[in-house]
Amino acid sequence: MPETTAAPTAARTPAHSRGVRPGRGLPPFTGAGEPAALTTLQVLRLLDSGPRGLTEEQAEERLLRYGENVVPARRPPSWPRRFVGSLRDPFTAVLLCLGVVSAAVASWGTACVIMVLVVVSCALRSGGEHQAGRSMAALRELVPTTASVQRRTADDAPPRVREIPVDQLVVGDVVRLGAGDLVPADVRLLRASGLTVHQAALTGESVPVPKNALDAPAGGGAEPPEPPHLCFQGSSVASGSGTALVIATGPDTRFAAAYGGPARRRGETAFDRSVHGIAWTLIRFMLLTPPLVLMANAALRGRGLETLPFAVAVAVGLTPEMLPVIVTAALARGASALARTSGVIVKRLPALHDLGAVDVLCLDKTGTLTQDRPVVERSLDARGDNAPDVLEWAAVNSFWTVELAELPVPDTLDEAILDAAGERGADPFAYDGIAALPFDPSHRLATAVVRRPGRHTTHTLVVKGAVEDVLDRCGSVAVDGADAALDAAHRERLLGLAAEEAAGGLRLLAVARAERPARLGPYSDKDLRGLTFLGFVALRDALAPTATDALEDLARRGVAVKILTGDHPGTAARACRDLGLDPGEVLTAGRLGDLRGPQLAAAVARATVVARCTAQDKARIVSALRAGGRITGFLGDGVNDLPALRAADVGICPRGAVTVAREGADVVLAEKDLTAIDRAITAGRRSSGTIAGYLRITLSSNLGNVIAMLAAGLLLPFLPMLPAQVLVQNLCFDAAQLAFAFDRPGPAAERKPAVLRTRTFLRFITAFGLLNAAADIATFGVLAFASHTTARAGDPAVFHAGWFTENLLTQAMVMLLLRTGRHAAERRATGPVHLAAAALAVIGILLPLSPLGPPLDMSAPPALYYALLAAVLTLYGLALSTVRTHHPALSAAA
Ligand SMILES: Nc1ncnc2c1ncn2[C@@H]1O[C@H](COP(=O)(O)OP(=O)(O)OP(=O)(O)O)[C@@H](O)[C@H]1O
Repeated sequence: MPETTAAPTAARTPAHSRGVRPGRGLPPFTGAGEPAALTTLQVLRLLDSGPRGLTEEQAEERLLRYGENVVPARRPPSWPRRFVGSLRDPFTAVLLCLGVVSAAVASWGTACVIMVLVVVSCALRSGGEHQAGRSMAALRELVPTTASVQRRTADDAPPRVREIPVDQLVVGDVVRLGAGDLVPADVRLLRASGLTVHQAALTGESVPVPKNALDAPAGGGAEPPEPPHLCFQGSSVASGSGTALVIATGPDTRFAAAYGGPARRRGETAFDRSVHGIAWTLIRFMLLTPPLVLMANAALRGRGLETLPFAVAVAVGLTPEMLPVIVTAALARGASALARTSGVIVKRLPALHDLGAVDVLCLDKTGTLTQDRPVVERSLDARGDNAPDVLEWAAVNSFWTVELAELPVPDTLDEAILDAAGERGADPFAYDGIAALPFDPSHRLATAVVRRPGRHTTHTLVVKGAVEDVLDRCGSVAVDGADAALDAAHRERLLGLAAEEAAGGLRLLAVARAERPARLGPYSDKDLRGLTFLGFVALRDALAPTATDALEDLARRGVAVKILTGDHPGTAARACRDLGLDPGEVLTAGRLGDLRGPQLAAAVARATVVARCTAQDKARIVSALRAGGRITGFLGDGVNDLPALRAADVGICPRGAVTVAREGADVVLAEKDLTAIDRAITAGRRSSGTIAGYLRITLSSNLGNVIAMLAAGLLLPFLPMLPAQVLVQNLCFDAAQLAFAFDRPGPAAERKPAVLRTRTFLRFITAFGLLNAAADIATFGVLAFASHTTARAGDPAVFHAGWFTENLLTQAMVMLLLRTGRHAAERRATGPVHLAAAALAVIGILLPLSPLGPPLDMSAPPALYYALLAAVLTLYGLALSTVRTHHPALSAAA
């Protein structure tokens, strides 16, 4: 990759024709527009800036005039808009349709009650979302994003580089970009050194694109879609560094134009598959119900369209209207509690559900499982003997690759090498730095070009990097002060020596060198051929203190762990063993070749460690695991982890991760505490358990009621429940079920990944729905018998009242008995659910007897009915408990 510097050249006529936006003063550069064709000097002049950047005063004045560098992230909608927006929920939409159908057939009572249901659920939902949105925004602010800006305190003061929040950047600012940074605005490069950027968010391109400074971009003709001298907000620096001029901020960036908000597109996640999958299956049932009820009543009872309100009420009876409210409330409560108690920030609400569902977690090694504070242990020559000069050459490389970078931030390996060489008195200043090819994770090499004292006609290329990659570029090897040809046998011996060192847990860098005639032009990867291998630098990186505990916790929770690392397979395997994991057969990404999808997932499923992964390999493996049906989390902290963080169901990073990883992750862990993963997964499982508990209870009792209503509708000469009764009963259920938003499921929900699989789930609700219907039908018998003994035999009002009471009592029982866990001890209800169930039971008994009874066409059943009902309910309770405890396949839906 060439090192490029744009020097101002003669000005050309500005081709900028979109004009200066009135009132803003500065041109609304969108990067993709004509200003791309201006020379660097013209752009600097146009933006009233200079290569040394703005003064603080200028920047402040621009910030006040033009506003913050924030993409207009779809301003928080007003209350009415939010309310109308919640009508888009599919259940609410179906309810609305049913309400319209009822109104069309002049069934005003049904239509009114449906409207009450819609309004109540929309109000609760929009209120809940508003609350959740606010707490999410507050949580996201705890993970700020900054940019390195070069500013001056006064006109004549020297420029200083400092970190400022990204939203404080203004057009005309000069920023520094380094590996792992987000491009904070649309920028034009002034200088670049080995710069490559990921711009997948904008172009979908998965590999990093090289960028360089061009002083006079090709004018005329069509501008290339991706001008190499422009970087756009939303992209991230994969390698190298650069200095750039901000040409567009906030709403004027290309990113804002493309998306109008910082929304990130990702494929279907575990949350979409489970909760949405179940919701859509139900909606299909709901839509099928009215025609089926109408047809059955017409065929068996000769009833016509007059049964439509009843058919509609039956469909409404199936709806879990409170689902969106419970989902939002359960996740938002879980996320806030997690931030409060463990410092873990969940940036996307459904990610908490996905965390609970994760059954395989991929981790990178360096910086996640290790401390990323390497210390040089020794340096060796090609024979494996101590060789201080190898460390000195490595230090020359580290010093000049850092020194010649636009943003001189040494990585931890470079820091360790410089510290160790410094202690031994090495002086990299003895050489003159000519050029540098900074570390590039896809080539796994860093190169410094230096001139040795007194040798003006020769340039020395000093290369350090991963052993295999350096050896691939070597033609000879230094042995006892002389160069010998590097044949295959020699290469194998060197790889063996490296493997021995790595097996001791050391990180290894190979060092090589080449002499070339001095030249003026830039250097690139093509120049790295025929190098002379010098030796290795071996470094020790201690394990993170909490890593062993964290891995144990994950195993206990039924989460498989895979380590995907760019490091040597031996080093990774040793780290794995030291952490108490059996590495099994260690794979290298190279051996996986071009495998994709299920074949790749199958290959990876057997391995615990995949070494020598590039960023793309990590993402490929994560995607393959997901395609193979695993719910996959990825935990990483480096620039080479970004694609995998985005590819996973849930991307997690520690607080100290590079900026792009923090931006790309869904969950940010507290500083250096990996055991927080366990707490985060537990919180996710609790929230999912709450949602599953709600769905399980609501749907099995709703289904039971619907089956019973259909049966009774066909058996009885009158409607078993009037539409208004069905809907009042629904309102009571909904109100009671709100208690689930405050529920905490039992420990069983925390033991294994919480996945709602549609098939298992439907099996569960069918089984318990049938049980519920059986209790209902037994109640019909009991009612018929009890009323037979009185003068009011065959009175529909008595039947309605008796059934209403039974329905609410069985619902209350289900709330207590079907929460979570197969064992009685785990089913103890917490406060809110307990109270709600009790309230439901009281209403069920008293409402038909109260003054509200007659208007709802209910009148008190005889005392005998209550005694018989108690027997039916006891049997029902026993049956519920027995099936729940002894049928493991049913409890798998938990
Ligand atoms: N600054 C550097 N200069 C030269 N080579 C480096 C440098 N940093 C890393 N390498 C080499 O490149 C390899 C891959 O590095 P990369 O950053 O992709 O992964 P890693 O840090 O080893 O592991 P992980 O993926 O677990 O974070 C390293 O193992 C090392 O051999």
